Amino acid sequence: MLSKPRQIDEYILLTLSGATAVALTPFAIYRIWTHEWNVAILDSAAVLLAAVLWTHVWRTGQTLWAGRILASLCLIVAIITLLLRGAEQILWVYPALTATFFLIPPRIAAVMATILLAVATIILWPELTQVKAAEFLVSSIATMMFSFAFADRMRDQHKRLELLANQDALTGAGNRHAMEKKLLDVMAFQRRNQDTPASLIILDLDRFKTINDTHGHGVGDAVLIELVKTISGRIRSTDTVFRFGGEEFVVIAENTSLPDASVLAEELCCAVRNNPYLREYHVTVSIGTAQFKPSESAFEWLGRADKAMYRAKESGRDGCFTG
Ligand SMILES: Nc1nc2c(ncn2[C@@H]2O[C@H](COP(=O)(O)OP(=O)(O)OP(=O)(O)O)[C@@H](O)[C@H]2O)c(=O)[nH]1
Repeated sequence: MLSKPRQIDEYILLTLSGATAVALTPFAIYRIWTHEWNVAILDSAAVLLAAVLWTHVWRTGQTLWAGRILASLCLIVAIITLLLRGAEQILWVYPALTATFFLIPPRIAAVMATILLAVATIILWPELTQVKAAEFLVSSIATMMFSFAFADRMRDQHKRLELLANQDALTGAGNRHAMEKKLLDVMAFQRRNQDTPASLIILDLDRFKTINDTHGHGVGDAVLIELVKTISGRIRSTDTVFRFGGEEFVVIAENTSLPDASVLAEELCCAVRNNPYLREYHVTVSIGTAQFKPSESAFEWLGRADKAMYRAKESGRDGCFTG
């Protein structure tokens, strides 16, 4: 069932580090061939570092430091190239500027890009005519502004989309997609740190159909919203609540053993039963809990908690069982 998709940051980093390595390799070889050792060493070091970053991101999915290092590499290589070869290398400034905005937060990129532009202008000033210098400045500032606007919008929209894609629209709990991602993260962590337990709590509303049928779907929806508020108010900040299905919710409790999860489950049962709004509609929940075993899949872990929850239903509802 579950496999983790690559994040947009990973795609950007893989593309830019891959493109840097591939684009600079022929130049590095050419400079070695023509015995231009300064530039050859610079290009080869840049190719090597870009390849190391590409491999790191591909294997770990970690992008924070890789992005910062690649952005710095682009700017430093552009400046050193201008210092070594002068105005004939001016075109490298543009991809370096653009890449920076997609690798680090656009506001920090704007500061770094402005520094690059200032240093480049100082280096190139003696070589360029006034008109050429003006052309260089205007075109690179336009490149910076387009890159800033595009990268800033892209990040903003990505955040909004991520929220929409991961949140249940009615209750504000995480949705099933978010739950699957979280489960994969928690399971990967648990397999590396087997001394730290993690538990799942599945809660299913009892006889919810009757509430809908008796009081209408509006009340049913309000009950679901109040239920999530009640759960969220009781769990720790490291625990997360997800809507698993129509009236079924899952709490992933990190750093929580089965006995602790059982206590939490009892408290949730009690909190729902005693919530003033939910009490009006006689709302109760049946709960199943299960602690993660490193040998099992997410499907099996969920299955054990689900079976425990069904045992709670069979024994009269408004209760908690462990799987
Ligand atoms: N108002 C509302 N109802 C929903 C929503 N999603 C699912 N439901 C209802 O939840 C009810 C679930 O009914 P059942 O699966 O029979 O479960 P139940 O009535 O809770 O019975 P038990 O689980 O056996 O205690 C159905 O009537 C669904 O229409 C929702 O988003 N809003």
